[in-house]
Amino acid sequence: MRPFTFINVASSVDGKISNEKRIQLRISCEEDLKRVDELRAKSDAIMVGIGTVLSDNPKLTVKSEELRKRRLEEGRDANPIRVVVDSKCRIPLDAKVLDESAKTIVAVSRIANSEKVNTLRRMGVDVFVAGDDKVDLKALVEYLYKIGVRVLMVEGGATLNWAMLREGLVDEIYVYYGNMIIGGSKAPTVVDGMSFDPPISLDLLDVRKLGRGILTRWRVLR
Ligand SMILES: NC(=O)C1=CN([C@@H]2O[C@H](COP(=O)(O)OP(=O)(O)OC[C@H]3O[C@@H](n4cnc5c(N)ncnc54)[C@H](O)[C@@H]3O)[C@@H](O)[C@H]2O)C=CC1
Ligand SMILES: Nc1nc(O)c(N)c(N[C@@H]2O[C@H](COP(=O)(O)O)[C@@H](O)[C@H]2O)n1
Repeated sequence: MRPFTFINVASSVDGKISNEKRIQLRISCEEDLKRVDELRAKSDAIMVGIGTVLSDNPKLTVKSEELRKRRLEEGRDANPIRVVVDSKCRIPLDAKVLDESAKTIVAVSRIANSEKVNTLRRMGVDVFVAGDDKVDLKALVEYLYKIGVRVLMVEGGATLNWAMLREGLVDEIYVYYGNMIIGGSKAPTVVDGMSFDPPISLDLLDVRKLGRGILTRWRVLR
């Protein structure tokens, strides 16, 4: 068993999610950031790859105080669980995702440095080990389901999005197209990695103008 899983990503019109320097770019408009916050608040866990942690140093918390309060009233933690997919356990010990504002799970593979793993555990971080060199994503989502995660939001980046799709672990995808072109053949895209052959088919669930861009919602067909 695994959680209902969706990817949310902000893309330029040419499909890039950052530039070739892999710095955090503001692609979403205010309206879209509000929508993303609402999705976070509805989710039980938010997952990112270590590439995103190293580039963006995200906090992955619910920004609206009202939404955090509503979660508490529902008997949930104020913020969803944060999950970092990090085969070699490269996460900086001062990363914002390791702060006190939410529970964090760092998923590593068996090649991860055991001293670093123990340091994280001493800091109160739940370290989940699965996979020989790369994190075994199927085992990870099954573990998340076992600990009560029913709705999982994946917030990138390009490599994790690809790996989750390749493993057949994604139910829906939201792509927000911001009103910009980023360009650059080395810039990360919505999905990097190797091409899918045949391509993964999608069903369009919704499309609408949001701020100065377009929000699309897709169901992943198996
Ligand atoms: N515009 C947007 O919505 C977003 C943009 N970004 C951007 O994406 C870029 C980061 O993307 P990436 O470099 O692709 O990093 P990523 O965040 O996708 O992390 C990939 C890393 O995860 C690790 N990993 C462990 N097990 C894995 C497995 N089974 N499969 C795949 N990866 C596994 C590997 O070390 C791999 O290099 C940054 O430039 C960031 O700013 C990231 C999130 C959202
Ligand atoms: N929805 C969205 N729009 C953008 O323009 C973005 N750059 C991102 N990036 C994602 O949001 C994370 C930042 O989270 P915090 O604000 O620090 O909680 C970042 O790491 C990307 O996953 N998303």
